[in-house]
Amino acid sequence: MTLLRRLIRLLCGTDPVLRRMLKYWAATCVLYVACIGMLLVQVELGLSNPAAANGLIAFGGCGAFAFYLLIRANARLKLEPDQLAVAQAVFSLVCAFWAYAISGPLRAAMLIMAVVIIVFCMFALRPRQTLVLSAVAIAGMGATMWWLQAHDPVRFPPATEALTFGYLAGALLSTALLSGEMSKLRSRLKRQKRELTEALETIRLLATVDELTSLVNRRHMNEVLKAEERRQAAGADTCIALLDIDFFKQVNDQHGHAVGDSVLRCFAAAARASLREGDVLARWGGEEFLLLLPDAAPGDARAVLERMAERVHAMLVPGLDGRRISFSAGLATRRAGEPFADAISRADKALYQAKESGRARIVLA
Ligand SMILES: Nc1nc2c(ncn2[C@@H]2O[C@H](COP(=O)(O)OP(=O)(O)OP(=O)(O)O)[C@@H](O)[C@H]2O)c(=O)[nH]1
Repeated sequence: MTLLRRLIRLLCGTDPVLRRMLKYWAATCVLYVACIGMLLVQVELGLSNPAAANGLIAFGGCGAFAFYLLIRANARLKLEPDQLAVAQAVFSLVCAFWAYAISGPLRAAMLIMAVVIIVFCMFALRPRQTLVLSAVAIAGMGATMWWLQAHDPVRFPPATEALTFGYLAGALLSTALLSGEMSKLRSRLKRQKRELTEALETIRLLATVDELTSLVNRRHMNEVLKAEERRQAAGADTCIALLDIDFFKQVNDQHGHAVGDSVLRCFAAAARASLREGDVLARWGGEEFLLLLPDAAPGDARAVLERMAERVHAMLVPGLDGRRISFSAGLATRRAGEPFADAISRADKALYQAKESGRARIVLA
């Protein structure tokens, strides 16, 4: 890991939610830095009082640092992201009121900051919160203007302040309404994204998993086999087995289709419990299953099938009145470079022999 990456990890952590919150915080800081730069120019040009400007710069800097700490500590504090955003917005508004009071003839430009703060809120707040915050901005700026014209009517003529306030209130209200609309749009997009993710997950499940047995379905198994054909290392054995439940038609006829379905489910669970991690069992069709045993010698594969047969024989299926289930299997070792389709075809012939010679047995192709 490079030094820069380590530093970013140290400062921003690894949690994506935390990183997103810090990204907004950093965007606010860029704005603070730009404002501080312009405030220093104002002081340089004699348009603002240096002591008051320094006070505001220190207040803004400490506040920004405090918010960084607050966001980093939020894993323990568990504040909602919108609570933090409201606190940050209120703090920024106080800075804007202060900047207005000390910016002399440039003060009207500071009102833009109040509007920008409300625009920022559309990314983090609900419409109602944005409206309340706009009301706070109007009230706060109104109080600042009233205080200034009451204490220094020469520099802050009451009529000018009143008109400026009118313009600001109009701008803030319309921005708040637009931000509210944007917040609604954002919520709708978020909901649609969540629904889309869920729908994609359902489609992925439907495309890969057999609904009845929860095993891999035939379509997905074909993909697994293609991937296995590409992966297989030279010299490593791979076995493939076709399994077919014996007398399944009788089960359906004598106990009903629902019990037949239960047999398929129980068989799948029992068979899967006998497998290693890398083995794949798929429902190939009706009551037929295909088992892929990568890197397994025929002797090992036979042992797996025998263990599976014992488990299947031991299982008690509800509604089957104690009747035991067995299966027949055709087992084939895939030859080097042989397409799986050919190995499956040999396994199928071996399965036919297993059925012909009395069922409940494993025949090697
Ligand atoms: N309950 C249930 N039955 C199914 C399903 N899919 C296929 N079947 C039934 O499985 C039965 C398969 O019958 P056969 O192919 O004659 O096989 P079998 O009775 O097991 O005979 P052998 O394989 O020769 O031992 C048919 O009756 C199908 O209707 C399913 O999803 N649920």
